[in-house]
Amino acid sequence: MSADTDPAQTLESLANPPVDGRELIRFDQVTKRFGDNTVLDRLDFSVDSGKHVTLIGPSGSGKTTILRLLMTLATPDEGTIKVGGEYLTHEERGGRLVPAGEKHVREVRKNIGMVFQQFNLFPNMKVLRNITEAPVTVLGLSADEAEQRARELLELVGLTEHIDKYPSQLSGGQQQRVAIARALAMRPQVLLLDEVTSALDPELVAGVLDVLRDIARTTDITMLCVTHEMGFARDISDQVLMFDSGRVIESGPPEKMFSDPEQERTREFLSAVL
Ligand SMILES: Nc1ncnc2c1ncn2[C@@H]1O[C@H](COP(=O)(O)OP(=O)(O)OP(=O)(O)O)[C@@H](O)[C@H]1O
Repeated sequence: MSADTDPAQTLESLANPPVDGRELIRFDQVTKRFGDNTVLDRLDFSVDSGKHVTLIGPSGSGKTTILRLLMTLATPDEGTIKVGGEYLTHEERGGRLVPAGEKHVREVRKNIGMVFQQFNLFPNMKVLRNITEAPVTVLGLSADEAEQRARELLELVGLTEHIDKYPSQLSGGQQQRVAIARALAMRPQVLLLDEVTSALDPELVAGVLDVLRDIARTTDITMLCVTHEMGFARDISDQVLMFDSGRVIESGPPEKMFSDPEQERTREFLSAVL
């Protein structure tokens, strides 16, 4: 937890407005700085359960930082983040909010899966073990249960015949599909996707996006997605959030955001990327 966070903040002083039962993610006045660079500036936004939300905005506007905060790979300097109604960055003790301990963070984070640009598979483990490792060690599944879950997911991502290979024996697109299966094996409530096709050769992009479209269509998982693939964003998103200068400057359904945005800044950004 950042030294800037006042552990004496009371629940009242950070109280959110009443939380809707459907709300899965909530950022409340979140500020994140790197040195003098204020990347997120008192950011407020929320994502309802089951929704697919895409974050867009210029390079450096803080989209990846938001996903990293949710994965607790970074911590906010100010403000609070809630996942599933639980504070991610704080815990309530004796009616006060204090910086969250490791155990609390681990529990809340079980609800969150992330797929990275660079796959991040374990190179020394075969595909099956890449997928079963966390369900066994973190969730306590038996090896048999974890393998059954992995086999179902490998079928979903079209890789059943590669179960006994090492990541280095697969194409980038196949590795990324293993990474998607690995994230889903934890049965997270929310799946974070950080430019998951950016490192792929162009001919491998469609296969990965098709798998994600399927997941978006057939599961009730909540998705928070950073992508430069605007066609994909248009297909899967319920809501698009446009970031600039550390804030959400505009949001709306993709049909409105991509064809008739309100803000000049959004229009400029989209005309450069569409
Ligand atoms: N660990 C870090 N140390 C210092 N600065 C960082 C760090 N991580 C991110 N930043 C800075 O924070 C800003 C936001 O970065 P971030 O990666 O979140 O932006 P982004 O919107 O995802 O950009 P892009 O679309 O280019 O991926 C950038 O100015 C970046 O240089």
